[in-house]
This record gives sequence, structure tokens and C-alpha cells, in this order.
Amino acid sequence: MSLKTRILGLAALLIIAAGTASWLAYRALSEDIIERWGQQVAEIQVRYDSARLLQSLEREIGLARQMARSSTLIQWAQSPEDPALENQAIRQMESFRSNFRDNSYFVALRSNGHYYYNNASNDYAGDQFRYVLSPDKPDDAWFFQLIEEGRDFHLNVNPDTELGVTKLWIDVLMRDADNNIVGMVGTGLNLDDFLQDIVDIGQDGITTLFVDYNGAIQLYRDRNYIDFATIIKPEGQKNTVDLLFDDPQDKQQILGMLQMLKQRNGEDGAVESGFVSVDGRKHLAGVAFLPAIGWFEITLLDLNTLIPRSYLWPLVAVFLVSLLVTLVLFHQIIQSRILRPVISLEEAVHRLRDGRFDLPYLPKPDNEIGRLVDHFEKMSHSLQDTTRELEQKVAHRTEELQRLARVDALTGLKNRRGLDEVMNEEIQRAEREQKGFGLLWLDIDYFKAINDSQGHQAGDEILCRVALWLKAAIRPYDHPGRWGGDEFVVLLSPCDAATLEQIACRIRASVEQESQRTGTSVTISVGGYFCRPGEDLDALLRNADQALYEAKRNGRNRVCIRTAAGEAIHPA
Ligand SMILES: Nc1nc2c(ncn2[C@@H]2O[C@H](COP(=O)(O)OP(=O)(O)OP(=O)(O)O)[C@@H](O)[C@H]2O)c(=O)[nH]1
Repeated sequence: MSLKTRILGLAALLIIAAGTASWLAYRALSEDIIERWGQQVAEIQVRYDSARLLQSLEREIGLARQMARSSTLIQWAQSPEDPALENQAIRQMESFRSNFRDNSYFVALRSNGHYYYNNASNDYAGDQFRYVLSPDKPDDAWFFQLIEEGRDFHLNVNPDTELGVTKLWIDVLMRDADNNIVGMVGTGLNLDDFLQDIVDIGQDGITTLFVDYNGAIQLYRDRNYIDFATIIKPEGQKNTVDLLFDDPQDKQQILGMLQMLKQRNGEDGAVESGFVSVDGRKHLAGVAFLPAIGWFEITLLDLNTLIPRSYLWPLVAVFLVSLLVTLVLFHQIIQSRILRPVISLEEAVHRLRDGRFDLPYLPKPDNEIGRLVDHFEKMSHSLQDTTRELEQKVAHRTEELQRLARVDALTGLKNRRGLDEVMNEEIQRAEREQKGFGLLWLDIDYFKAINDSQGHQAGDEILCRVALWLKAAIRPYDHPGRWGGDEFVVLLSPCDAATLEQIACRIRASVEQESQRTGTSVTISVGGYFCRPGEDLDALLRNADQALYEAKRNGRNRVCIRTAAGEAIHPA
């Protein structure tokens, strides 16, 4: 796997891990924020709904209480048979009717159970006495129950079968000066209108309901859940608030909240809240106690409706785009700062390994890799210089070795190989130019005897001296060489037969004369051959050797020139 794949893979893994962690943290945090927000909203909503209910009821309750305190009504309730008092009382009732919001009222007298009622359309004008309440009729049980309990004020949601209306009734007991209950007065609010105004207000995700002191549902948008005439029902048969919840824990929680708020008796507008499940959806429930009417107000907030998850999608999109941009930027940075320089460096190392110094362009980022590239470049330049220097040295050495391979170590003249080369070149030149050249073959006379008598060292010295005298006796452009042992060869070019002979004689004479001055007299025999174009090396050497042999045979210390015709010339 390439470095790029690994780095990008690792980066992707890290970013995904960090992204997942951030996402989980974000979810937990956002849920926490939503919950906190929901709790505050629930508390505000509960207070707002409570205030709305109380606001709409307060005036009606106040009027009902005022009505219950009316001396005219109390007096009449004590003497209901008195027609004058009844007339006054009915006038009084009618004046209250016009003030009640529903423009309706009821008055029920304890002594005779007479029930008076008139409605907004004044249907019962002059006929306000509607019927007689009876303890034996279940529909009238509310009246007798409230009197028995002695509750001065009560709200009651109840259908009145006699009148054919279902209302939220405000019931207030009427007492005489001795605090004896003499009757009950009040008004009713149209349940449908009230539910529409206060409860079913059409806010998506917000459900409001009111329950009485015992948890029985009094006001709820679904009338099927309302516990009508709750006061006369025995415990266990009431539609209590826990009916709305499926989970037993939620039921317990809500009932616990009611209990707690009861104990606190609505102090400082206390609100309790908690999460419950309604119809399979998570809701935040806010509960407040309304001591003025003895009811609880419950608000259920469906947080998924109020803040749907789709609200978070733009955030998710921003998060994903940021993740992608981060990955692309990371790729670009890694590419330009690390990968590209490393790949170029690898290519450069490959070339250098193969002995090539034409390095590719090497980017140098301002980091460790850039410094590494810089070091590598300097190292490569230094290597290139060293290599060039080494190559030059090797070339010099090779040249020197080649030269030494053609030089005789003792005399410094050409050796046999060096002589072979110049002779071959000269044979080719002769053939090319059709001009001959001369070859002299020299041998020191009785050299063995010198060696034997004076030693090998002295023999070497004589060989060196002969070489010097030889060089001095020839022309600068002639090629002297040592063939081996005490034998020397001189190639003369350009040359003719006369020159050949002349130089041969000069050499011989020079050696003889010069050696005499050294104390050790030495003579040489010289064989010479003038080579014609077209002759090969063998013929050249053979003829020169034969000429030398001839010179030796004829007494040594002499010159013998051999011609192409095979005749030997012995100059004086
Ligand atoms: N000191 C010395 N002696 C050498 C060297 N190479 C060969 N010799 C000796 O040179 C002598 C050559 O002898 P020859 O050429 O055969 O005979 P010569 O004594 O010169 O007699 P002629 O050539 O017949 O006059 C031998 O004794 C070799 O050992 C050398 O490099 N140094």
C-alpha cells in the first residue's frame, strides 16, 4: 500500500472517528439543550395557560360569589314561599344574568330544592323556575353532594339533562348570617366554546388539559376523556389523567407530580416537569396547581413537533460538507507538503542509484522533508563532484598505466610492446604513403662478460648509459626502444637507405667513444634494414635480426645494413 493511500486512509479514519465523536457529543448536547429549552417552554406554557384559564374564569367566579352574597337572594332562600321576595330575587338574578359572560345563571334553593335558570336568549323569562331537585335523581346528586361536603366553591363539568346543555358550571354555596347553607348559585360556560378558547387552541405540538384535585380530567380537547359529573362518581370510576399515558412509570410520575404540587399548595407558581410518552411519542409534561379553582393544569409538549429533527439537517449538511472540505484540504496539504516531495525524492534516489545525476525538479516544503531534500541535493552534488574527480583520476591513472605498459622500466625507452605499436603504425603509414622507413637492431657485445665480471648492477648501469647515448645519437623524431636483454631497436622515419646507414654508424661510434670515457669500454653491433611499403612486421624484424647477426658474425662492433634484395652492406 502506498504512503499516500496510508496517510489518506489514516486521515479519513481519524476524521471519521473525530466526526462520529463530535456528532455524538453534538447530539447529546443538542438533546440536552432541547430538553432544557423544553422545560423552560413547558413552565412558561403552563403559567400562560393557567393565566388564560384563570383570567377567563376569575370574573365569572367573582360575580358568582357576589351573587351568592346577595342579601335579596339569601333572604328569599330563607323564605322561598314569599312571592314578593321571589319577585325581587328574580329581578336580582336577571341583573346578574346580563353580567355573566354566558348570560345565564342558576339558583337552587336548599329548603325546597327549586331550581331556577335562564339563558342568554332569555328563553325562560317569567318562567325561571325550571324543576325541583330530588335526592333520588342521580342527575341531581351534584347539588346534594356539594351541600353535604360544604364546599363553598366548585367547578363542575356536567351535562344538565333537564336543560339539555353541557357546561362548565361555577357553583357557589349561599349561606345565611349563621353560616347555614341556604342554596347554591352560579353560572355555566358553554363547554364547547370554552374548550375551543382555552384548551384546544390549535398550537401544533402543545396539548393543554385541566384535572381536578383528584386527577379527574375536567377540560381536554377530546371530550371522551372528560370526567363529567366527577363529584358524584366513586373513586376508581373516574377518568383520571393517568388514562392518557401507556407507561405505568409515566402514570406514576404524573400522579407523583400532582401529589408534590398539592403539598406545596401552588406556592410561587411552582411548576413540575418531566418526560412522558403519549401515543408512542416522547412529550415533556409541565404541571401546575391552581389553588384558586383547586385544579391542576397540565401541558404536554411534543418536542419532535416543536423542534423536528429535520431542523438539524442543515447542521448535518454543514457538518458533512465541513468534513469533506477538511479531507480535501488535508489531502492538498499532505500532497504538497509531504507526498509530492517524497515521491520526487524517491525518483531522484532511484536515478542516483543508477548513476544518473540528472535529477528531477525537487520541491522543498518548509519542513523536515524540505530540509531532507536540501541535504539530499547537496549530497548528490558532492557525490557528483567526487565521482567526476575519481573518473578523472582513473583516466589519468589508466593513461599512465598504458604509458608505463609501453615503457621499459630500466632505461625509460619504449619496451617491446611500445615498439610493436610504432612499428605497426609505421608499416601502415609506409603503405599508405608509399614511403619506406628504417629499422636498427642493436646488441651490446659480450655483455654477459660485463655482467659476470662487474655484476648485474653494473650491467644495468651500462644498459642505461647505452640508452642515453642512443637517444643522443638519433633525431628527435626517431623512436628508440629496448627490445629485451641487451638488445635495442630504433625506428627511423622518415628515412632512406643512406640516412639509415649514417645514423647506425653514428650510434655505434657514439657508444664506443662515450663508453671509453666512463672507464668501462662497451661496443655494440648494429643491424639495419630499410623497409619498403607492403612489407610486414615479421619480414621487418627478421631482416633486421639477420643484419645484426651478420654484424656479430663479422666480428662485432660494426654495422651491417641489409637491403631488400637480401644483400648485406658493411659500411666502414
Ligand atoms: N645486467 C643485466 N644483464 C642482462 C639483462 N638482460 C639480459 N642480461 C644479460 O645479458 C647477457 C646477454 O648476453 P648475450 O647477448 O646472449 O651474449 P653476449 O655476452 O652479449 O655476447 P654477444 O651478444 O654474442 O656479443 C646475458 O648474460 C643476460 O643474462 C639486464 O636487464 N641486466
